[in-house]
Amino acid sequence: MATFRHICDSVAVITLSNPPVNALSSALIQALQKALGEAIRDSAVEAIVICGDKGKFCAGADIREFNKPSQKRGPHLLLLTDLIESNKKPVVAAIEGVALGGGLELALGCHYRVAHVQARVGLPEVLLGILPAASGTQRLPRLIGIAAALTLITTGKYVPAREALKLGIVDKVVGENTVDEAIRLAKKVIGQPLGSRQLSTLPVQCPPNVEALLAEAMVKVKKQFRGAQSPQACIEAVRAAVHLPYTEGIKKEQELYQFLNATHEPRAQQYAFFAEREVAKWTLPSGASWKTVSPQPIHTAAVIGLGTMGRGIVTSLAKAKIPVVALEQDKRQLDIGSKAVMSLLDREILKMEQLGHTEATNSLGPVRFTLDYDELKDVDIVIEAVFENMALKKDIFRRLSVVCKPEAFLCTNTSGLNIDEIASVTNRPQMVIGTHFFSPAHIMKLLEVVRGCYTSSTTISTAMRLAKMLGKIGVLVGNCPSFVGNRLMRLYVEQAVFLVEEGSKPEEIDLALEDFGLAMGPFRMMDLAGLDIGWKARTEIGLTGPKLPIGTPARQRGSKRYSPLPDILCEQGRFGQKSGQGWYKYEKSGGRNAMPDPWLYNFLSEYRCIHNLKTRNITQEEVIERCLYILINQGFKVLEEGIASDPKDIDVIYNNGYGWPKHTGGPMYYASLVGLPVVLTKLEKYYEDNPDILDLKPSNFLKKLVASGTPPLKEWRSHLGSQSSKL
Ligand SMILES: C/C=C(\C)C(=O)SCCNC(=O)CCNC(=O)[C@H](O)C(C)(C)COP(=O)(O)OP(=O)(O)OC[C@H]1O[C@@H](n2cnc3c(N)ncnc32)[C@H](O)[C@@H]1OP(=O)(O)O
Repeated sequence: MATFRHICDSVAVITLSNPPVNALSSALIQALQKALGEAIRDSAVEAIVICGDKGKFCAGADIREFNKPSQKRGPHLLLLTDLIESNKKPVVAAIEGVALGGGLELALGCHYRVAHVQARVGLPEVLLGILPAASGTQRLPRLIGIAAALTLITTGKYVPAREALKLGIVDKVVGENTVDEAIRLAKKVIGQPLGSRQLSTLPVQCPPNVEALLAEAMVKVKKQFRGAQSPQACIEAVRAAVHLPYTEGIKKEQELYQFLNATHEPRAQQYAFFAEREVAKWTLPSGASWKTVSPQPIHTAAVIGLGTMGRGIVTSLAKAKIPVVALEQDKRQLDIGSKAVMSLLDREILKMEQLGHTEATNSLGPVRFTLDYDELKDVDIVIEAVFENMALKKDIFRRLSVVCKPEAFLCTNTSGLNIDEIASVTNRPQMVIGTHFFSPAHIMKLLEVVRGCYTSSTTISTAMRLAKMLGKIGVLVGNCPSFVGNRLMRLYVEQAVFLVEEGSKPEEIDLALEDFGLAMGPFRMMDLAGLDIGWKARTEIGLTGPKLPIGTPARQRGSKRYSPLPDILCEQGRFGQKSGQGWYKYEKSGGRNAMPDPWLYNFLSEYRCIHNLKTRNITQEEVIERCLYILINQGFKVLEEGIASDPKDIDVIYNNGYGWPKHTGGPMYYASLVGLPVVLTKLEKYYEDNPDILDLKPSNFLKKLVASGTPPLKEWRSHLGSQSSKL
C-alpha cells in the first residue's frame, strides 16, 4: 500500500499505491503512517520523498469509504499532515498525475512540492458536499493568500502544474523524472532550516479588504450554487484561517465538516460522482456490454451543418484532436459557420495558453471546411447537426449512405426525432445512432446516446467511446419522442406555463426554481433558447397554426390541457432574448438582462379574462412541487418503459445537461430524499385538482415502488419486472 525504500542511502522514498488513483483509504493512510514512522526513526534517512505509484500522486480520500462510520476509518489524514510537517527531516512531495483533496493536503503538509508539467492539483471537496477537512482550508490560504485560496476551495477547480507554480502551490515543475527531481531537491535541503516551509506556522497574508473579499465570495457562491451549503461552509473555514490561530482554525474546519456531514448534501454529491462514472458501464438486455463489445477506432470525423450545435461539435472534436471535415449546404452558410468555428477554436487556444500550454495551437485537431459530400468518403464517423426537420435529415442520411465508406458510423444530433425513421433510409441502419449534444456543445459535459431498434452493440460501444474521447459523459438511452432529457423537460416547462395561466408571474416561478437550485428558471431558459423553436415544432405537428383543425378549443388538445400562451407570444414577434422580448423584456435584441415586462402583465390579465380563468395566489411550494414532481413522474414512466435503464441515468442527464443542482443528487435521487410516498400523495392531489393535466397522474412504477415499501433507489431497478427494455 505505502512502501518505503532507501535511495542513495540518505533519502527514503515512500510510494503510495492503491490503484487506480491511489485514493487514501484507511488502509493506505495506516500504511503511510507506518512507512513515515520507519523513515523518521531510521537514522540513516536524512530526507523523505512521497510519491504515487503509476504516475498518479493521489486523488484524495477514498470516497467509497465515506459511508463508513468515522471511527472505523482509521487514523486521520490531518494528524499525518502534522506529523510530516513537524518532522525535522525535509519531506518532498513528488506530484505526478493528480494531487486532489486529501492528496493535495498531504502535499501541503510536506515541506516542498515538485510537480510534473502534466499534473493537476486542487481541492474538489466542495463538489462532494464537504470541505477540505485535513487542514486544506488552513494551510492553503497561508501558502497562496486568501483570494486565490478562496477561488480554489469554493470552486473545486483543478489547476494545471504551471498555474500551480505561478500561484505558489508547487515549488518546481519538471517535464520528466519527477521523483528523481524530488530526490535531488530533498538531498539539497538536508540540514536547512524548515521553519518557513511549515505552512501551519506561517501568518496568513491578509489584504486590507479581506472582509469585503469574503463577503464578495459569499455573494458569488450563493448565486452560483443556490441552495448548497458546502461552498458557504468553505468560506467560513477560510474566514477562520483569517481570524484565528492555526489550531483554532483547524477546530473550526472540523466543526464545519461535521455540520456538512450531517446534511444530505455529501451523500447526494457522492452519489452523483459515482453515477457519472457508472453510466459508462452500459449493458444491454442481450448481455452485450461495455466489457464485451469493443468500439471501432475513430481517427477522423465529419460534421454536417454549422449552426450553433454544429459549430460546438466541430470544436469539441478538434479539442479531442480528431481531424474534422465540416460541411455546409452553401457558400454563404459555410463562410459564416467557418468563421464562427475559427473564433471558437481561437478562444480554446487562448484558454490553453492562459493555463500555461506552450503549444496550444498544435493541441487541436485540424478542421477542413467543405461544400462537397465527396470529402466525407473516408471519415470514420459523421455527425449530422442540421435543424430539426425529418425530411431534411432523411435526405442527408440517404446521401451519406452513398458517399461514406461502409464502415462509417452515422450519427444524428437530433434532440428528439425518431432515430429508427432516420436509420430506415440508410443502407446501414445498424450503424445509425443518436448523439444528442447539449449547447454549447464544446462545453457541456452531457451526451445522450440514443439507441434505435436497429443500432448494433458495436455502434453503441463506439458512440460511448466517442463521448469519452470528447471528455463528455455519455448516457445510453432508448428511442422515444424527445428521448429522456427533453421529454421530462417539456412537461416541466409546460407546467410552469400552466401556473402562469393560473396566476403566477414568470419571474416568481423562475425565482422559486432558481432558489431550489436550478441554474435557470423555465421562463429565462425559454427566452434564452428562443421561443420560436418550440413554436415551429408545434406548428409542424399541428398543435398550433394552419394544421390545427378548426374548432379545436384554445386550451385543449384531445383530452389534455394545452396553453396557447407561448404561441401567442411568438405570433406577437416575442421570441425571447433574440428579439428583445419574450416572457421578459431585454435592453435590446440579443440582450441578456431579463426584466419583468408590464406589457406581459396586461396581456396576461386580458388572456385570463378571455379564457375565464380565475387568478389565485400560488405558493412557492406549489410551484416547486408541480414543476418538479411532474418531471420526476415522467422519470418513473421512462424507467417503466425501459427508455432509461436506471434512475442514475436520468440523474446524470439532469445534473450535466439541464442545470439541476447536484447537491440534491438529481431528480430521481431528490424524489428518494423527499420520500416516494410524499411524491405520490402530492401527485395524486395535484392530478385530482387538475384532471386535464394527464401527466400529473402518478406512474404505475412509482405506485408499485410505494406499494413495495419504498425500497432505496439502488433497488428500484430490480422492481421494474420483465417488461421490454428499449435499450
Ligand atoms: C475530507 C475529504 C477529503 C480529504 C478528500 O480528499 S475528498 C476526495 C477529493 N478527491 C476528489 O474528489 C477526486 C475525484 N476524482 C477525480 O476527479 C477523477 O476521478 C480523477 C481526476 C482522479 C481521475 O479521472 P479519470 O482519469 O477521468 O478517471 P475516473 O474519474 O473514471 O476515475 C477512475 C476510477 O477511480 C475512482 N476514483 C476516483 N477518485 C476516487 C476517490 N477519491 N476515491 C475513490 N475512488 C475514486 C473512480 O470512481 C473510478 O472508478 P471506477 O469507475 O473505475 O470503478
